[in-house]
Amino acid sequence: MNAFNANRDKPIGKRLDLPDSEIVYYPEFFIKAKADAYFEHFKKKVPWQQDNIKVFGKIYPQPRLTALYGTNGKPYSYSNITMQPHSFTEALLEIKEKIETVTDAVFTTCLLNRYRHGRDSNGWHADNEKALGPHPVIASVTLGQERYFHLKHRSDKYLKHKVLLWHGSLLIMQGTTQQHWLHQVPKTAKPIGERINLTFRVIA
Ligand SMILES: O=C(O)CCC(=O)C(=O)O
Ligand SMILES: [Fe+2]
Repeated sequence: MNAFNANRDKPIGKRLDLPDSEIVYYPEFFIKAKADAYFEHFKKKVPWQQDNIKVFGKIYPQPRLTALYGTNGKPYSYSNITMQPHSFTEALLEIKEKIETVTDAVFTTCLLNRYRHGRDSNGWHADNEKALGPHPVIASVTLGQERYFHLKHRSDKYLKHKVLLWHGSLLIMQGTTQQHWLHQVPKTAKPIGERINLTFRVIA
């Protein structure tokens, strides 16, 4: 081995072996020191909000905090919520550019989620809004507390999978994943810390 190993900075990705999907997990996309610094930065600097969502006609506060950032000013709508973007920041741009070294997508938008404790969660859904196009590319960064990410196939109930998303990890979902699979971040009764998640998306 020499000090000029060309691959030394190339993150290692593992393709999940699930049918009808294209999902790659990079457990150590960011080194710990970098991930620690990003966590503190976003926790402090983001204007976190808590929107109301409508579930079966009833209104509830969303069980997590969120914020939207964009490079093109386009709003993002999901679950009866329309969010207007803040303008992209230096830190988000740095992360977006690093993710773009491992995918062909050029991201326009980042939806941030902050799970304050184990009672915060994200229920079963697919990121299949029309604005994301027919084959959405979603790149999801985890900072802080590791949490389980569950996947279940829409039509084959025996097909399910879970991944423990590590501090500093990246999960990319693309191809037909959103067409055939749902995902969630479930609640946990364990006393756990905070997690910040960044989901980069392409809104044309
Ligand atoms: O927090 C996560 O890992 C998932 C977030 C998510 O699925 C979303 O924002 O659409
Ligand atoms: Fe999602």
